[in-house]
Amino acid sequence: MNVEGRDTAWNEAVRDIIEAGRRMDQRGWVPATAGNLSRKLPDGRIAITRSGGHKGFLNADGVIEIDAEGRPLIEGQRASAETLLHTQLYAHDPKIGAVLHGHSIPGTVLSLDEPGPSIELAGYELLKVFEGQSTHETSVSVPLFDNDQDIARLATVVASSLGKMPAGYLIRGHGVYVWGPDMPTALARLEGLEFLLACVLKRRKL
Ligand SMILES: CSC[C@@H](O)[C@@H](O)C(=O)COP(=O)(O)O
Ligand SMILES: [Zn+2]
Repeated sequence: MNVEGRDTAWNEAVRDIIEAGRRMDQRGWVPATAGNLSRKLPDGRIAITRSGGHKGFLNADGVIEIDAEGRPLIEGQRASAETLLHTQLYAHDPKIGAVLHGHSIPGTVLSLDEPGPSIELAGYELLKVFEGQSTHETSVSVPLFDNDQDIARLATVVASSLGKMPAGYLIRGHGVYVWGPDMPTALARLEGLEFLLACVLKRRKL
């Protein structure tokens, strides 16, 4: 799905976002209009989903360009309400090339029921999908931040953990944020994290 007048790199980023949105929808991670997706281009441009649409039925018009501070390049366009949570990751680490946010049932339920500041994932083979992990004989901590409708304020809370979150993070009663150097890696990490959260939830119910 090429946008007329846009270059190949832009069209590839849009295609990545549309396909990832479909995948997340197939897995039940973007109900209603939940979730947002972004991709950084090699030249630094950032493509992100518009606010409000269904992320499983995106088309090229559902993806817009923002600057590094999260401002849409075209005035009047409305980028994701959670744009600042994406741009802070790109600003923190230039190696990050894609950011995904979804609202799964395990992520929502676990994060609401867990009173502590994190969810610990230990002993799972699938931990190896996360950056820097090479064995199941380890524990990875997924920070849990309280939800806040003021995204700028939430971003300042998340900021203190940047660089210390190999598996991404959870927002209480809300969902997960996961990222990677490219869209396939970000998707694999999201899939891994969702699988592990589902395992934790299942074990707590036993
Ligand atoms: C359907 S409510 C979900 C929103 O409040 C928000 O959390 C979300 O994930 C999607 O917001 P959006 O502005 O479309 O990127
Ligand atoms: Zn959300």
